[in-house]
Amino acid sequence: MSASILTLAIAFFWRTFLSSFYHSCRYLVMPILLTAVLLGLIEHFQNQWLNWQQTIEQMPYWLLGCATIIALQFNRSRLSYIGVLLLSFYALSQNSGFDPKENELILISGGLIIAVFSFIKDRGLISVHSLLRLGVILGCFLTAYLWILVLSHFSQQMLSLHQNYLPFLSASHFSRLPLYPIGLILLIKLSLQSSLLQTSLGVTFLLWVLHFSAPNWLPLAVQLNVIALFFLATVIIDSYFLAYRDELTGLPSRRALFNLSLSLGRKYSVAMVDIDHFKKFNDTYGHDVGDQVLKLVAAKLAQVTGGGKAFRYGGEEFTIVFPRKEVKRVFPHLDDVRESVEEYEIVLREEKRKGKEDKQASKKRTKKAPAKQRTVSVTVSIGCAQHQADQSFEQCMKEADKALYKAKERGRNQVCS
Ligand SMILES: Nc1nc2c(ncn2[C@@H]2O[C@H](COP(=O)(O)OP(=O)(O)OP(=O)(O)O)[C@@H](O)[C@H]2O)c(=O)[nH]1
Repeated sequence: MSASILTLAIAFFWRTFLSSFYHSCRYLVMPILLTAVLLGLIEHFQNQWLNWQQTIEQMPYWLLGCATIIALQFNRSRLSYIGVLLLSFYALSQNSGFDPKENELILISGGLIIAVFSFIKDRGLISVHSLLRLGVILGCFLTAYLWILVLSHFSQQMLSLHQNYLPFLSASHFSRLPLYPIGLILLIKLSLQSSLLQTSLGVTFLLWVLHFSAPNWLPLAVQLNVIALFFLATVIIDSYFLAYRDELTGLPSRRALFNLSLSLGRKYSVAMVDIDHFKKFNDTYGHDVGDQVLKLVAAKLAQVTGGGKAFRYGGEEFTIVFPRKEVKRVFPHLDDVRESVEEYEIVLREEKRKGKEDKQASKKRTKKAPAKQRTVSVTVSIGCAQHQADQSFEQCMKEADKALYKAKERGRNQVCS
């Protein structure tokens, strides 16, 4: 009893905390750490690269220009807008200096634009939404302008507010006050919804503020080059995931499977996995619950041991490839994964939807639980085959498919070869 409570507690901890921690590590902490290391290295080797100063000063035009165009091609219009704004700022600051008051206006409006852009969606450039985005940019400038105006009109009141409540802020930087809540909101947004795109907006915000707060730290050109590289990496990695990952389950897609098949040697085994009676499941609980179940089954399959790699083949079918393994060696691993799916009690997030299936059959699937927290479970049938000499990958998959039908005919919830 206590062991099963402990197992449940560990599973809950793993699912809720560790998996979101892993997600944030991948999309938030790691990219930020890599950027910090890159900046640290650049600063450390400053003496070496100073010889190429002229080239470095020209690079933002090329790098940011390329990042802006490529981001647009891949429908990452927010990065394009920010790229254009940064390029304009760079061109202006290279050719003419800004006075301190203009600096404050640019700093605050820039920070505001980056923050607002992290809350809106990417849309095509030539659409009605572009007008909205231009309106957002103008609105941010106007808000920053009004803030500076209010500060200068009520300078006495602001001074006493500053002295009484915010003495840690230097008097000349008091106008930067709005950047604190903006930064905090961005940070919360980033940790709740981490994605590479959000992280690149966060890094841009940070470097933007750093440029104004510590102007002697690193030249603007270097910071813009780092931002441009971040934008490029975001667009390339995001497109890779779009092409090779299944959106619903997060598993590698069929395209990734056939890509892997090109690098497999002569010895490997392939397993085809199919959720049993999934059509009935969909009819009973609805397509949305079906999607939830697909995700959870995919998560279980991704944990397959024995060096197997899981893919979503399509619909409710999955493929697991075991490079360099004979079928008799993969059998126990497949049976373990089948068992883990069978034992997994899936908590439904929504109210059960009555469908075509009769009450008897739904009773069979739904275990006793409080009305609002029903748990269901599904089973999977698995067919596996070992690659034979002179056989193509597709032929090997067909053999695994035949084994899968054998498993279905024999009563489902089993592994056959
Ligand atoms: N919710 C959801 N359902 C899907 C998805 N892709 C395919 N399906 C459903 O999966 C079901 C597949 O049903 P069938 O191929 O008839 O087989 P089955 O009901 O699983 O029965 P057996 O394979 O014989 O055990 C269909 O009802 C599809 O609509 C998806 O992405 N989400």
